[in-house]
Amino acid sequence: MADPDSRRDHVGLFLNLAGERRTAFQSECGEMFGRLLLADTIDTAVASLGRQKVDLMVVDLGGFEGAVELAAVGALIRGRNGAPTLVLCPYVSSCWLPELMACGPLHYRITPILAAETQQAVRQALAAPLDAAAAAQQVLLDKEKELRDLLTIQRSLQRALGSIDEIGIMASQVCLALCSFPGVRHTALLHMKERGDLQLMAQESRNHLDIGRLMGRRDRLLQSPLHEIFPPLLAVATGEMVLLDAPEKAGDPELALSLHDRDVQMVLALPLRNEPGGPVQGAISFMFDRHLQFSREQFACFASLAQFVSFALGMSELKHQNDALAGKLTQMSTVDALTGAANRRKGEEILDNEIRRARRYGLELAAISFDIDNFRSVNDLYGYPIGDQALRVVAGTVSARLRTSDTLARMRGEEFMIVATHTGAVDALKLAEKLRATIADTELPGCDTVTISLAVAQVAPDEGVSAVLERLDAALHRAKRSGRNCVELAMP
Ligand SMILES: Nc1nc2c(ncn2[C@@H]2O[C@H](COP(=O)(O)OP(=O)(O)OP(=O)(O)O)[C@@H](O)[C@H]2O)c(=O)[nH]1
Repeated sequence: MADPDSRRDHVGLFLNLAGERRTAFQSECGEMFGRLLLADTIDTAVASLGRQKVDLMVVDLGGFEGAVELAAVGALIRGRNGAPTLVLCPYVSSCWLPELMACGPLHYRITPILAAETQQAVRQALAAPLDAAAAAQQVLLDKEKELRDLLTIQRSLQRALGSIDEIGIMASQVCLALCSFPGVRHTALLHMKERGDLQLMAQESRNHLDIGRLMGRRDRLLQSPLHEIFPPLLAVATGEMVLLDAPEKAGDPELALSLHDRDVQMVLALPLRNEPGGPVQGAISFMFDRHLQFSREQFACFASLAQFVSFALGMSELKHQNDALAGKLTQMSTVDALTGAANRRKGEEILDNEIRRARRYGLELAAISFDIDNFRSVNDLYGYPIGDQALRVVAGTVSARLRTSDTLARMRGEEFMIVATHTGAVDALKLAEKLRATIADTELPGCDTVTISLAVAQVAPDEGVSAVLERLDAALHRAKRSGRNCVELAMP
């Protein structure tokens, strides 16, 4: 093939809104064309393409922004009249590339780039225009390879989904799976926790790079000074894909140095969303040890990986929420909502378990029943809310004086039961007396003090729950009949 530089008959078309960019391109690459047309608007470019055959259209996207302009540039590429196209795309707008590629084959370079690199890109585009047949063949080859890569990664991701029980492990396995993509030296998963706290969930490194150290933190990452330039943070902030194909293009020499030190030549970051258009829930990032020119299919492949990861993350979160909910439900079905003591069902279950344990190991076990005296008058005099409050204070006061191995259960209304493990009749009587005296001295908010009547039973080795409760009931009645505010021993 002839040296493209010698083919001075080439017609070139360069589009950019800024006069100085057009002048710069003219001086950098003007020599490479027989004739170079400069367009300052998309309409001018369309008109030029209509008037003559163009051998290379160079669209410099610097200064273009917004969905309307993206659509207009897309239309230009779609209707370019056969002109091979080179897109110069600022790295902060790299998310435009997949969309523009959908409008037709194109070469691209991420900017800013040096003059020499622009010249090389123009030379390459002129020498190898993406002719339709060759491009189709290449696409087929690329597709086959990408599909193989994608399938490998998806299989690893499926394995990661198997460990969904623990979100941290799942995230590490996702990063491990993504690291198997050719040329990838580092992958990271960033996840948005409550109140916009972006955290580094997991990373997999083949180059000893720790992006937590690089950013100086692992949580509240959007507060990092790098949040507007470091691709994964930028992807979360903008909700768009970010492709940084040379670390120095981000404009932070220190960051560029750290990445080059770890042999990172290119970073690709994709936002994670539960649903299209939904809020950004994090990002995944890939760091490559080489410059790669991605095809439209490769961009699509990365986007579907991001969707897969979002799904895994969503499932994992759901599982976490379900576990929390299940925990709450269990608690609700075992705890009395008013006083926080165990409910009757739980109280009887614990008494049953403790009876079996005491029987098996020959341990002492006592049960104490108590009931607030004349509680009806508290409600009648002060109202139900004050009565509720009194119940809470009595339960809290008693509970605070028990050992952690003891259980307080609310059996009904103003009647409670204590299961006191490793306790014989004598100690149970002492405990009951201490509780009686304490409650009699306890101030209650909004009403007079109350007293309690108590019944104490030492559990016999051959006794069951209902027998113990019956004995306690009878003894409690005796206590009430003997004038209340006293302790009665339940006879075996
Ligand atoms: N505020 C409030 N009161 C309750 C609750 N559960 C039961 N009660 C009340 O507790 C009172 C129990 O009354 P009684 O069974 O006659 O017993 P008492 O007035 O305490 O009399 P003695 O037990 O014989 O000393 C009733 O007024 C019930 O309405 C509750 O959850 N909150």
